[in-house]
Amino acid sequence: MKRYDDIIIGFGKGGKTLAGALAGSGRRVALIEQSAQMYGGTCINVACIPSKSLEHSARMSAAQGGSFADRAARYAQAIAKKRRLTAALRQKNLAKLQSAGVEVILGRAAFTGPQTLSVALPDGGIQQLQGGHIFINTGAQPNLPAIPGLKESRYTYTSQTLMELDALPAELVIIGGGYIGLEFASYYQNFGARVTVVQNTGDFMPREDAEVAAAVRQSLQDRGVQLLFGAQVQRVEDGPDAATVYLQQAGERRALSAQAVLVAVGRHPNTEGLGCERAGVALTDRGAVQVDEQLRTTAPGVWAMGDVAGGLQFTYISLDDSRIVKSQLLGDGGRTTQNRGAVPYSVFLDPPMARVGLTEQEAKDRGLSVQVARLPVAAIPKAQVLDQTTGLFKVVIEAASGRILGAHLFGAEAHELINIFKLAIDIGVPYTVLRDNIYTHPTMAEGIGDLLAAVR
Ligand SMILES: Cc1cc2nc3c(=O)[nH]c(=O)nc-3n(C[C@H](O)[C@H](O)[C@H](O)COP(=O)(O)OP(=O)(O)OC[C@H]3O[C@@H](n4cnc5c(N)ncnc54)[C@H](O)[C@@H]3O)c2cc1C
Ligand SMILES: NC(=O)c1ccc[n+]([C@@H]2O[C@H](COP(=O)([O-])OP(=O)(O)OC[C@H]3O[C@@H](n4cnc5c(N)ncnc54)[C@H](O)[C@@H]3O)[C@@H](O)[C@H]2O)c1
Repeated sequence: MKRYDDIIIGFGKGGKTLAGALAGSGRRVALIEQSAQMYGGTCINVACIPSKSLEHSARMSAAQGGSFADRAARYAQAIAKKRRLTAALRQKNLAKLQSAGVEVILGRAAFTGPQTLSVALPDGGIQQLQGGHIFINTGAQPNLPAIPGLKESRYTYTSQTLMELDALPAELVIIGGGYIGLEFASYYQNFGARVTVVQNTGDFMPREDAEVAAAVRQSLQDRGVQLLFGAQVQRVEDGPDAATVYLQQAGERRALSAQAVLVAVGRHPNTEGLGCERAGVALTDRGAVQVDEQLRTTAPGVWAMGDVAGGLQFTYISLDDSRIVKSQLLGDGGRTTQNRGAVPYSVFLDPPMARVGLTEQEAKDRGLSVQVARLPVAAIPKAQVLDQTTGLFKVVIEAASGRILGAHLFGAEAHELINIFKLAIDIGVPYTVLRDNIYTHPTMAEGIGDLLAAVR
């Protein structure tokens, strides 16, 4: 039995960051990762970074235009570029941890008791480990709905496997209109595929501000993405060159041909086979590790971070989770999930949509009296310079205090600008501080001044 001060299961964002910090403080640390292709975790290998590399390549390709063959050639180059990028990052991530003194063990871990783990090694061997502290950072994986023929179809992809497809599909059907569904719709439409998104519920982006969601919807449709709502996929059937996706919408039957069918209906925490019950680590009814606001599990000395802990599935949440745990082990223990402030997010469409805080409706539902400002992106000089005039910026303000309650940005650089609003919300400054700030010119950021000058 090998003994460590700290053992991390999974090479995710939270795990690798915490591992480096703990090893740097002189502790004996092991990190267990089940796949050498996943050193560095989901984000850099199969999620955020490769998808945003494709997002960029797709926009460049759309600007160049040309025949389907031209576009398909550029798509294959984009996939090759993405592979080079992820391989380099994987290597860099491994080297960084090893040089920090973390022992990286390749194998699949499972609890055997409260502080003990077995690791199934690639050569078939088993290694037994004991840890003073154990941190679960095993991530999540895609849901696969029980649609007849879907699992068996050779045209079915997840976000991970689609990003390994070298041939640009002429027709792409996406099941699920959430983050992944809409982002991939935007990328593949730009690459030159004909994209249809099939969403089972009736609303488009139901959690977003209604005006901004309407602008996003219009933009996607103007770009040629077909959006089907209240549509139930009934079955998928393979043909020689394409699948047929049969669906029902408003009592009508439809059949869509697709060289690729992307399943993007959510992701569930990786707890299967982890043996949590043997360690006294309770799971929620959705299969996530149950944690408190300090990310402690129900077993003493065991924490969970990132997607597996059942919260928002973002890389920066996993990173922040590691800060919460680190503050207990190496700091004053003051950071919790309750005091990390507003959580912004971005959907990498073309242009992007980003949001932090409350929508106008959510604020009203809480009985708050609000002021609102709107600015069409076309009114910002830099948007004209960039030829990216699509979009709408909107902000929601508490009338009594002048504090910003929420920002909803759809337009060029929205994913960068939203971070300014996150800071303003957390600090609690009145909106006039951002309104009267000096911004460099010409930038999209100066649009914030114009937006806030329009508060009514
Ligand atoms: C297509 C896509 C795009 C995304 N884009 C963004 C984005 O732009 N921005 C953003 O913030 N988020 C994005 N996300 C979400 C983000 O990728 C995740 O929230 C984040 O990667 C989760 O990290 P984590 O720390 O929880 O663990 P992960 O990075 O998922 O790491 C878990 C690791 O544990 C390993 N593991 C699992 N079980 C075991 C075991 N038993 N033993 C040993 N190892 C094990 C896995 O192999 C994996 O490497 C995206 C997700 C997807 C799918
Ligand atoms: N930019 C980013 O930060 C980013 C990008 C991609 C993914 N992510 C993360 O990955 C997670 C997973 O993304 P996702 O898009 O898979 O999940 P999601 O929860 O965002 O969306 C899933 C969608 O699929 C729909 N759906 C469910 N079952 C369906 C069915 N049978 N037929 C049709 N539609 C169905 C749901 O109603 C929902 O709209 C997100 O929650 C997000 O945290 C983040």
